[in-house]
Amino acid sequence: MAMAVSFSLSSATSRLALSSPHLASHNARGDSLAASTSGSFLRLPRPSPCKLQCQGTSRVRSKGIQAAAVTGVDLVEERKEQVLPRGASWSVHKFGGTCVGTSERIQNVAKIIVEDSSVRKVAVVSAMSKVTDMMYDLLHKAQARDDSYIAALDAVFKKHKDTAVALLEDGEDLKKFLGILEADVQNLRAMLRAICIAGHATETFEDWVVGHGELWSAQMLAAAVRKRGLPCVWMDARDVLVVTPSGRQQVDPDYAASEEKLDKWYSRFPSDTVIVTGFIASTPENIPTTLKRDGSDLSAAIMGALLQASKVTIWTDVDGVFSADPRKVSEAVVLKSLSYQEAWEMSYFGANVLHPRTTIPVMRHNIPVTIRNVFNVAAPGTEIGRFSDPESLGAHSAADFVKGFATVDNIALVNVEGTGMAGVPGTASDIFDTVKGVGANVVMISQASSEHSVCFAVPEKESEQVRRALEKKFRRELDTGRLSKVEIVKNCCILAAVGQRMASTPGVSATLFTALAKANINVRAIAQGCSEYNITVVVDQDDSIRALKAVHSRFYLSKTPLAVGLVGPGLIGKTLLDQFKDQAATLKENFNIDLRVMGITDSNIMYLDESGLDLSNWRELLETKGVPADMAKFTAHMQSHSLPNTVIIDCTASARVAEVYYDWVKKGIHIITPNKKANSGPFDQYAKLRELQRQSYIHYFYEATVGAGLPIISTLRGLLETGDKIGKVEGIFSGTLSYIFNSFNGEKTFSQIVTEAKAAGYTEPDPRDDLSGMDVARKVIILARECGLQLELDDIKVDKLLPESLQALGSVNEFLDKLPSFDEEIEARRKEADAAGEVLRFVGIVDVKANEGSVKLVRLPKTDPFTQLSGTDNIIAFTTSRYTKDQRLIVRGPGAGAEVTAAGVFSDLLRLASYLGAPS
Ligand SMILES: NC(=O)C1=CN([C@@H]2O[C@H](COP(=O)(O)OP(=O)(O)OC[C@H]3O[C@@H](n4cnc5c(N)ncnc54)[C@H](O)[C@@H]3O)[C@@H](O)[C@H]2O)C=CC1
Ligand SMILES: N[C@@H](CC=O)C(=O)O
Ligand code: NA
Repeated sequence: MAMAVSFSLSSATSRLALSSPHLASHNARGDSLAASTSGSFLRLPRPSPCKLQCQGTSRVRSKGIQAAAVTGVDLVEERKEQVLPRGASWSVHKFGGTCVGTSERIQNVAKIIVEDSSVRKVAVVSAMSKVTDMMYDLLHKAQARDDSYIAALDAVFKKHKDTAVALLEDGEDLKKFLGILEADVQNLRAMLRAICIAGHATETFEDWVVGHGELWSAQMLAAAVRKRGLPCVWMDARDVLVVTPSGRQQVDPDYAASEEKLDKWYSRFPSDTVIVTGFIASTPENIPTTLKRDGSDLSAAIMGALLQASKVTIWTDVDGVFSADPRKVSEAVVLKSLSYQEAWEMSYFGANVLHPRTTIPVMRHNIPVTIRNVFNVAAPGTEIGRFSDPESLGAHSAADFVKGFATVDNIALVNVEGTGMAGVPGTASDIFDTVKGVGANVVMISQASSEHSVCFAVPEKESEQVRRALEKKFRRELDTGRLSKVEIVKNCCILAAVGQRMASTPGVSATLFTALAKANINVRAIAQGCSEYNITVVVDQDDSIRALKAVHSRFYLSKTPLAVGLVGPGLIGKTLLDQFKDQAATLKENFNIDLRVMGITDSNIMYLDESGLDLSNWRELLETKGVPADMAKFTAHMQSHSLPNTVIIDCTASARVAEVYYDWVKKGIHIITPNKKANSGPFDQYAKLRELQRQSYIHYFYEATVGAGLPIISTLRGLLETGDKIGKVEGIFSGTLSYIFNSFNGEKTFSQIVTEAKAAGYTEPDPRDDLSGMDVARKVIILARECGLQLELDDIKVDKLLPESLQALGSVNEFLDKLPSFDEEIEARRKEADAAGEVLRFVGIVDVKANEGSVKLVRLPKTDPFTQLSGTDNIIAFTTSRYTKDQRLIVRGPGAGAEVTAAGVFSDLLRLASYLGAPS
């Protein structure tokens, strides 16, 4: 049996213990001997411990420890020399540490391997989760001469022993494995003892120690696969994979050497199913090493390339590559496919994708790599491969070319500015040489073609060093004014959009920047290099998640998330909340709008929610969990969530609330309201608000302020925007007064009808606002200002209906109690009109030509169109250059009441959502 040198390090480590008398006695004699051998151990750069093992001459079958048997010696016994068949019959899997973290998980992995219908399969496996860290920990302890490495090693031993016992229950495989494990641990103990005495370990020793995790998990997995009836061998990748260190934390595979070794290995251990240790390899000098940070994924990719496999599947704990970090964007979707280059870009930005270096081996043979979830095998995962042009795959709109979005946080922008740079070759080189000098990593560069400034991004923690170095380097230029400044803008983050051919497809950047603008996010710098795969923008760190969500929802047409704050859950407010509740599902499914009510406040109490409150019990939440109302805190809360779009709906009649609008717009919060106070308040305040709002991407909608849900404002806007000239807007603008005078026919008293109107929810919170004509006056002024008139409320001539004595009373109830005293007087006026064949009507008029507005109580013939109304009907007539005196444009319908008003507010909200990107 002398020929069967399996090169398995694990088997070799057992051989180390058993076949090397030197080390065997070392192990047997423990400490004293370890001390005596430590010198020779540490003077052993080459041959390394591995070399020692590899030089072992034969498999040792003594003491029942048949190391090589686990590597497939049973098959070796009956093997025929075989030539490795390369090509599509092979499929390669890679299972990360979490996939094999427990015995149940190893079972699950074994099942996946057994159920793979490929003719031949390789499974590359990492150490059980946490084991690599445990191994480094005990190494560091030994290096620090901290004896607790012994207990740490015992814990590693116990973890694997317990797992193996649970996995294999009993039988030969278990016995063999435990024997190997014990021997390995003995060797490790000796090695660590030596390291502990020396207080030092070379990188080779470290790699040798750490690699045991993979050796053990591979052997356990191979045994578990065999237990399921599938013949299978395991491979110590150090026997096959040859890599050359190529810089810090990197290695380059030596394909020629590895291929040769693989052929040899296979000729000894031919099997259709091979479990391979991940992460570990050998140098060309046969010294154990690791694949550094590229890890087991790279092992799998190299195995795929060596075998020219049909596919490589990387099993992990997520469903695939997401369009954005799902912890930040809950609507992120799993991408079906990515090109290799797209995967590079995504992984640069921290997406859980293959490391770019990992794709290099598979790209040699165009082998697709699929990322799949070991805990959700039903999910198809993301396939990464050499995909053809996206257009040929059916991509046509700008959005189809964008695959994913990612952010890099805690970045600082460095701005070097001055006239002395333009046309001076070498400035950029000097700048970046200086940055290199302090070891800072430049993550983005942007220079406008005027050459007056160069702007680049570095990790924030490196920015001060960069500033100092640049100021030193350019001291003279700064002193003479050729450079004006070296400016550092901290607290930034990078947002990147990734997609093949994206950068050369018209409309992508427009869509990206529009989405950012609509979410009120300021873009500080932009870079779109020659690479077709990436557009990068720099935004404020505080906007990071909102920016990510805004662009993601725009491109993925997933729901347009809208954070809603409601001020004033009175009659209209609560009706609106109920309408939201009833429509929420439809909006989500049919219109892609995801409404989240994040807060409700009245004047006393407020309830704030982090993710959107349950609309079926908002009343209870407000009552039982509400906190004292505080508009500043409410506003801050509406800014603190991470949804891209925020709107506050003001359903009060409060002028104080209206005064906050300016601040909301400044903070990027959209506003919707049926409250007339802002638009009918002092003109300069109104003008200031409108100016600010028009300069921004913030929307302010108030259709329900006039005619409730009737399309009055929008009709007027339509006329104006299409160039029509407005002459007059006149009509019955008060639902309450319409209702009162429509019902005031002698059957009921005036006060009875007013009480009815109040109870029906037609009136203002204080019905005197209706009866005094003030409510109509406000509507007149709102329309007048829409028409461009700069009128104040005082400029409106208002006919008073109520006597001053009633108007001046204190509370609403007091007023309603005393209102019957007015019945007689008004009844007399009604009768007088009736006798003349006329009715009383309260009419509002905007006379654009005359630059005035008025509210009049008029007597109209019963045949006048303004008298043909019922219930709360409003009627508004527009006289324009297109709709002339005889053919006015008329809008008519109910102009007050909870349902129609709330619906008017709701439709403004849907208009907002469609402006923000929801389908219209
Ligand atoms: N009732 C109707 O048919 C129509 C009403 N409107 C307007 O709708 C608005 C609401 O009317 P209603 O619901 O009938 O009034 P309401 O009196 O039933 O409700 C007003 C709500 O605002 C709250 N509130 C008042 N001051 C506040 C403050 N400073 N901060 C926070 N919350 C405050 C109150 O606590 C109450 O919850 C009014 O501006 C009204 O002009 C507009 C068109 C039609
Ligand atoms: N009270 C108002 C309600 C709408 O603005 C009315 O009656 O019209
Ligand atoms: Na309206």
